Order: sequence, then C-alpha cells, then structure tokens
Amino acid sequence: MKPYQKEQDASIRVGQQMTLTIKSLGINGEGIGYFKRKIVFVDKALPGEVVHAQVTEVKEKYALARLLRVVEKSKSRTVPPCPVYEECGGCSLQHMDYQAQLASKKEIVIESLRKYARLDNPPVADTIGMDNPWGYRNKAQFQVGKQDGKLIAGLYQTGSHNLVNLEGCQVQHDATSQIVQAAKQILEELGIPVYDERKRTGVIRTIVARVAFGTGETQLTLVTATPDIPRVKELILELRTRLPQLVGITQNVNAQKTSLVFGDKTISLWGKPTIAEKLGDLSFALSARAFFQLNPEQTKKLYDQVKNAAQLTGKELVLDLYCGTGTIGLWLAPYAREVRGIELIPEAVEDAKRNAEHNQIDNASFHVGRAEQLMPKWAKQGVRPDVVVVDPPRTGLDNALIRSLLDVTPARIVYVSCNPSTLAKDIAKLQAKYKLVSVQPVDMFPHTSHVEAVSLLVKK
Ligand SMILES: C[S@@+](CC[C@H](N)C(=O)[O-])C[C@H]1O[C@@H](n2cnc3c(N)ncnc32)[C@H](O)[C@@H]1O
Repeated sequence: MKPYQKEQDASIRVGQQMTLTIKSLGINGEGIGYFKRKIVFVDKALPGEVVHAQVTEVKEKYALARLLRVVEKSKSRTVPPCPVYEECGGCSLQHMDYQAQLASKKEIVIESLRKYARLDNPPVADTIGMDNPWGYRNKAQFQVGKQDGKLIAGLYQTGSHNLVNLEGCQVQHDATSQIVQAAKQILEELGIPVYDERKRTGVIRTIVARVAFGTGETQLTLVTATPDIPRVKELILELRTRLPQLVGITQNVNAQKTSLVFGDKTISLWGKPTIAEKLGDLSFALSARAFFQLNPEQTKKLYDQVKNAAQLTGKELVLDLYCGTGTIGLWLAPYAREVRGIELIPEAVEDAKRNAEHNQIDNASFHVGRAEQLMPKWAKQGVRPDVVVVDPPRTGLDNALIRSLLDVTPARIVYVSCNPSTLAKDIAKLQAKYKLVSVQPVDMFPHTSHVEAVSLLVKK
C-alpha cells in the first residue's frame, strides 16, 4: 500500500458525515463522488448533485455511504412511482428520469471502454430505450412468506432476507400482477401453509406468473416444498374461476434448502403444460421452467442489433456461443448458411433444439459444452466460422476462448454483454487483432442499473 493510501484510509471512517459532489453513476446505480481522492458510492445520489452523506462501510479502495440529504438537486431527479421503492430490491433507478437513465447507461459503457480498453473516444451509440418503460416484464417470480400472520409475496430487500410485499409492481406486465394477487388471496383463504425456510415446514414457496406478449397466453406455477398441496382441488377450481385467462396451472416441487427457485419435478395441475410465445417470426412453446428473455419488446431490438452487426449474406457459418435456449442463433439462421450454438446447460440445449424444430429451422444445431473448450476443439477439426456471436454471463469471456478467437480470427465478432467492465476488459485483449467498430447499448431493464450492449469487432 502506498503511503498516501494509508493516510486516506485513516481520514475516512464509518459514521463520518460528508458533503460530496456526485460525478457519475456506478454500475449498481449508486452515485459516485470523491472524498480526498477516495471513491465514495452514495446510494440513490445522482450525477451533478451535491449531497450530504454518511459513511456506512470503508474498504481499501472505496467507501459506501448513505444519502442523508440532497443539497443541490439534479434536474433528472424524479419521484419514484413505486410505493415500496425504498424497501424493494427490484429497481434501483426509479428516482432518475428515464431519458437520464438512458444517457447514464451510455456513459457507463463509454467510461468502461476508456478505462479498460484505453479508447479515448469509443464508438458508443445512444442507448435504445422503450417508448413506455413500464409493464415490460413478462414473468413475476415472487417469494411467499408471512407478515403479521398474513400471507405476503414479493422480492427481498437489497442485501437482506426481508421479504417486501408487492401489491402491484409497475415494471411487471399487468397480467402477471393480477395472477400473483389472486393466487395470494386464494392461498390465504384456503389456509394453505406457507413454507418456512428456517423451520423447514409448510408448503408454498414461490408464485411464478408468466404472460406471453406475442399471444396473450398466461401460466401460473406454484413452487412447493412438498409433493402434496392440501385442498388442491379447491385451489385449482378457485384459480380457474377467478383467473379465467390462465391456460395452464403447474406445480414445481423444490424440497431443497437452496436459493434456486425451481426443483427438478414439475407437475401439470390443470390445462396446458406450456404457453405459446412469439418473438418476431419465431414461435416458442414455454414450459414452466423454460428460460425466456424477460423483456420481449427490447429483446427484438437487441437481436436486430446483433443481426445488423453480423452483416449476413446467407453464406456464413455463424457460431452462437453461450447460446442459452438458442434464440439469437435462431434469429440469425434464416440469413446464414449455418448456425452452431454452444451452451453449458444441457436443458437449455434441449430447449434450443426443440425451438429449432418448432420453427422448422434446419440449418441450426446446438451443442452442450464450454465455449472455451468446444470452439478450440472445432478449430482443430478445421471449423472456420465467418461470424462469432458471444453472449457470456457477467464474468465475460474465458481467456482460452479469447485465445481461440484470436487464433481462428473470424471476420466479425459480435459481443452481446450484460457487464460493461468485463466487456471492456475482453475488448482490450481482442484489440490485438480486431478493431472495435460500434457499441450499441440497449435498455433491457428500465429503472434498474442493468446495462446491455451489442458490440461489433471487425478483423483488422
Ligand atoms: C447471458 S446468457 C445468454 C443467453 C442467450 N444468448 C439469450 O439471448 O437468451 C449466458 C449463457 O451462457 C451459459 N454459459 C455460462 N458459461 C458458459 C460456458 N463456459 N460455455 C458455454 N455456455 C456458458 C449460461 O448457462 C447462459 O445460458
């Protein structure tokens, strides 16, 4: 540690109050200010504001602080419409005007590329947002609990295990909110016991409501700790009577002590086991556990950006790495000679294959494996892709995959990223043989700090 760092650390302590000017927005939606050259993250403070804050935690390189008072308010500050915004961990930017959110997300991408890829003027376009940035989520997945003897369902408070009861949620599609509220009421009326995590007693763990934006079909899944649900016949009857819009009611059994929502066993209680969804020209049959992008409206825009960046002529071999259920590959397949997807999770690959069949796409295949292992293996066998699309988790690309990309050198790499820091670090390495041509942020989750971007890298 350098001597001046010691001095700084000594000069900032938990409980200390300070006045700060907020310079920018951090990747978790906090305001970033500096106190004696140390970074201070202030929850719910906005760029351009002068705030009074109290330090809650001091780390070697930064400190965390709680907003006490806004001294000079940003023009972008708005009143969050959600009544439980302060408690709920779902959104983190409702206090910021939507256009300012979009501008800040672009700025976060630019700053990451400056910092890690050493690009002075990175080619980042304006963030593609939504005309109406509310009601965009097609799935509500709410934990069930008890509060003052009453059944509640909602999300946990950030960094805690306190459940916040959600009577409605503005980022959820109305259809999902209606299903959750009715299910809550019926479960309460029938006295069906709620699962207690600590005691490991009770039945109902999670209510999952999903709506297909393309067809309007809706599905309810009850995740239970036990295979049996007391009064199940009455439960189904009440749900069907009060929620005539449902096409299927499903039970998923998860007896484990785990933070994962779903268990292995899924039982159809009534109706269809899947709902029909459409995205552009593609259609899908979604079972209760099947992954599907949560914001269909923005997903179409995101995938069109991938398509534009890929510049396909019908002659290309395209690799769709980290393909999930294959939706990007299937989006591109009509414009390519062949698409091959790689995905770690076998169930997702099964879904991808089913999705290809369902859409009668016969030039796309999907393979279980690690992208960083399978791509080099294919390269040894002489596979030479023209375009490689990568859509990794937040951790970014594995070094072995970067080496393989630099070795195989496809003409274009299209990088879909949900984490600007790892995106920029990976681009720094790929710049040995690639030029970053464009970066297009797309707002997949308005009012959250989530930043998604599609980047095009072209072989030098
Ligand atoms: C951001 S998601 C991609 C989703 C998909 N492209 C879509 O648009 O729906 C990342 C995916 O990468 C998978 N994954 C994680 N590590 C992997 C690896 N080393 N190789 C292949 N897939 C991996 C995850 O299971 C997950 O499905």
